[in-house]
Amino acid sequence: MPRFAQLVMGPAGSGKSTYCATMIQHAQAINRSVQVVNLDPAAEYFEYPVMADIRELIQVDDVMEDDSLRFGPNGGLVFCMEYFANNFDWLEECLGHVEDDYILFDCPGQIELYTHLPVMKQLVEQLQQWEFRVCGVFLVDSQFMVETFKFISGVMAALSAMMDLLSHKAKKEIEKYLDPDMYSMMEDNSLTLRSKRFEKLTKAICGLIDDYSMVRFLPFDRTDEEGISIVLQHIDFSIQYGEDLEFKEPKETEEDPESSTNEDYFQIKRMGDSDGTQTP
Ligand SMILES: Nc1nc2c(ncn2[C@@H]2O[C@H](COP(=O)(O)OP(=O)(O)OP(=O)(O)O)[C@@H](O)[C@H]2O)c(=O)[nH]1
Ligand SMILES: [Mg+2]
Repeated sequence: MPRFAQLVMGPAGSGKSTYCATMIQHAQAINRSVQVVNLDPAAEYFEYPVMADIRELIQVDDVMEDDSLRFGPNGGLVFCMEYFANNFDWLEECLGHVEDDYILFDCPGQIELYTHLPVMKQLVEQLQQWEFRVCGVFLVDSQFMVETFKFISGVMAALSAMMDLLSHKAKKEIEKYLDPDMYSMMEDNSLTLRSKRFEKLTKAICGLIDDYSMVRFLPFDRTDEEGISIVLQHIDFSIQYGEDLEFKEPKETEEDPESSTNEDYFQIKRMGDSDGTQTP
């Protein structure tokens, strides 16, 4: 049976830990089992219970205090993540192997980890070897979703946005960016492009994004339960979570068949549950 993972990424302060905490609450509310692993060795505080915490393996503060290494915060983080990549057996031990695991990995924000170092790629490959289907969830602050140029910089690496601080007008504005037509956006902004070279570069980036449908955005408002559910559905779909679920035969209730609810008829049974018990 496959296992499922979301790698929750995004710039520092974009809301990764808040997203994980929100998803955990949502999962509890819908009776689904979801766990979180903290992979940020510099994390100080988060509001969710963890099934594993990289700080038990290595901490940025300890690395920075080491007189022989003499790293600052960023060098320290790189050192920690490389140490982690050499010690994946620690993670394997923490994760154990529960069938149908669904785990959120709260990742560090430093972009260098994704652009310059192999560690995150190695992590994905390792998870795949452990039978995980992995989805990357990249968070971008919603403020990046209300202006074309900021959007273009955010679009390089983004999937979700926080929305609750936006005005009604700004929320409307976001809709334009959820399914963007990059070429017409460029036209809206052509007057503000003073430099020809900048215009050419921006057009080339827009063309790349548009022609290859490279990024898909979903709004994420932690105060909107329905919106959270939609985000989870998209992610589940991308990693085919639930494809092994099958419907049970309608359950006949002796007392009063008329009063049965849909839930009685559509109890979800996981493949391989030979005893037929209902699983969350
Ligand atoms: N209003 C609002 N605030 C948010 C939201 N998401 C995060 N925040 C706030 O933004 C700040 C940073 O959020 P975190 O969840 O710690 O962000 P992070 O990406 O985990 O940050 P680092 O781990 O430091 O990179 C916190 O003060 C959160 O309360 C959101 O959807 N709405
Ligand atoms: Mg965090």
